[in-house]
Amino acid sequence: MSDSTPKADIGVTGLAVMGSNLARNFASKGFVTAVHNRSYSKTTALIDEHGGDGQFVPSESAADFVASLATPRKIIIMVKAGGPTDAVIDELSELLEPGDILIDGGNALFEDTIRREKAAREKGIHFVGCGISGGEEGALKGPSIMPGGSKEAYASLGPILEKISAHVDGEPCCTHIGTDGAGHFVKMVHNGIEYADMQLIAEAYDLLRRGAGMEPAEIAEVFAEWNRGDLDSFLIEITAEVLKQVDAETGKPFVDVVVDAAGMKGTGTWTVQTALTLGIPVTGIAESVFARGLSSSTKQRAGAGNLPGPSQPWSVKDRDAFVEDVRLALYASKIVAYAQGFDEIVAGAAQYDWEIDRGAVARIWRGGCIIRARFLNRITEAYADNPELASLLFAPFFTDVVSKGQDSWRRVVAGAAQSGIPTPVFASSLAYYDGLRTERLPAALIQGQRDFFGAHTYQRVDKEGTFHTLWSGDRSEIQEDGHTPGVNAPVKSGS
Ligand SMILES: NC(=O)C1=CN([C@@H]2O[C@H](COP(=O)(O)OP(=O)(O)OC[C@H]3O[C@@H](n4cnc5c(N)ncnc54)[C@H](OP(=O)(O)O)[C@@H]3O)[C@@H](O)[C@H]2O)C=CC1
Ligand SMILES: O=C(CO)[C@H](O)[C@H](O)COP(=O)(O)O
Repeated sequence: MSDSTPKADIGVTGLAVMGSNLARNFASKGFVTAVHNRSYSKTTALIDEHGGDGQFVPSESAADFVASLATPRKIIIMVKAGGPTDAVIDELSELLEPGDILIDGGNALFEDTIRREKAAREKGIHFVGCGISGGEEGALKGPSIMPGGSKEAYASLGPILEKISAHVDGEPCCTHIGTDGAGHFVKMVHNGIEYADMQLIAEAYDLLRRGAGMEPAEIAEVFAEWNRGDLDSFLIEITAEVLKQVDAETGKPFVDVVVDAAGMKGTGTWTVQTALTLGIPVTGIAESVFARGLSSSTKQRAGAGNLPGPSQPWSVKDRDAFVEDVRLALYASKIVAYAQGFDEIVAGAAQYDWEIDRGAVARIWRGGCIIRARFLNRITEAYADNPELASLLFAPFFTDVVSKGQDSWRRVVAGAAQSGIPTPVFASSLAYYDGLRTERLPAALIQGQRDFFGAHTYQRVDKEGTFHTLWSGDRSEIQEDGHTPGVNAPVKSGS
């Protein structure tokens, strides 16, 4: 770095797909951008190929990288989550000064972020766990950004992040989510919803293909058409593109030459594990994680031929009506996935003492991220109308969509079950909806069973208190004095 090189406004370390594109995004918006990577070859490649995008300050060593930044320094870490992130934090922490801001833009587990923020705070360093969504292209052209950390850190960092984020209706897709791990928590739930949405789209494709006998190219047209209506979203749009693709080598549809085993890096699993701990039923997200697991269960799937299916194949008589049924079932199930995801955010905020504005979260997911969709505007409106909304499904707009679509939803799920086409997220979402609208659930019987075998006690519908029946005695009822946890009480570790 020569003496005339200005100090950098922001630094990025970790220059794989996400980091290099984010760095280019910063530089192209006029920020002097310091860049660094463990292997220097990625840094030189970035400067060689894209040095013209703006003003970059490359460094080979972490010490030079830190020295190249204006104070208070702002550094975004874009490396593999887990151990690599800790290694980079440890190295940089030795070089930083109180007041500097260290931002982790990777897909970190929010509990790691809480731990890292606390450790950094003890050294006077601001640590911002920051969810970033949008993949490679979003990082370059404008992602959706979910920063946690202190308000103080956001005051100086926020304007820079807002400038490089996606914008919808002139508003940045970036807002301060809450303290310590809040940003990564919300990004985790975003990814859980992403899993459910992708699985729902895959189920819709399977129904159209195997139920209605349509070819991938025809289904691509259907998705392209759906993308012009209520289902307008990034994932529907790219699905049409993937289904249109023809394999150059074989001339077959691309989707037919790809192994049917879906991978995952862990954020969907974290969403479900966390939801289980918080006692929140994220059934659609959970089924989507399990569906990826089943697709990759090679040993079990090798026995596919041994398991007989239904005697009658599905015959769809009116293809257009069926396509419309699947569209409405997809829309309703998708709303359930979002409703469950937002319930998890509310529970997480209560558990970790974060003030998370659900309407603002929906607003910053409208652009840049993988789950961006037209209907997110409606979610923002729903929370603006009623900030205490107990479930998104109770917002009049969504109640209306789901109730208008429910006959289609039921036909699709029933038809799929009868014909042996697995639709775990369509079916579980419908079951969740029916569970929510059922005034009296069979859980009373479960309470009776629990009390029978374990004296776990129960409450009565007609009077206050906690009761136990003397099942192995004279079966009379006694009133207990002790406290009984609520059915949805968070599971405490070790209990
Ligand atoms: N890819 C995507 O679409 C998205 C990714 N993310 C998250 O962003 C982060 C970056 O993702 P991506 O760009 O795909 O890159 P990768 O997750 O593939 O990580 C590669 C980068 O990590 C660096 N790295 C690995 N181990 C270490 C270590 N021990 N010390 C220092 N650096 C290390 C590599 O350096 P080197 O070149 O020296 O090997 C390289 O720069 C990840 O946390 C990911 O989960 C978030 C949203 C979307
Ligand atoms: O964070 C992302 C988008 O927002 C990544 O694309 C996501 O990590 C992909 O997850 P997986 O590999 O588990 O499907």
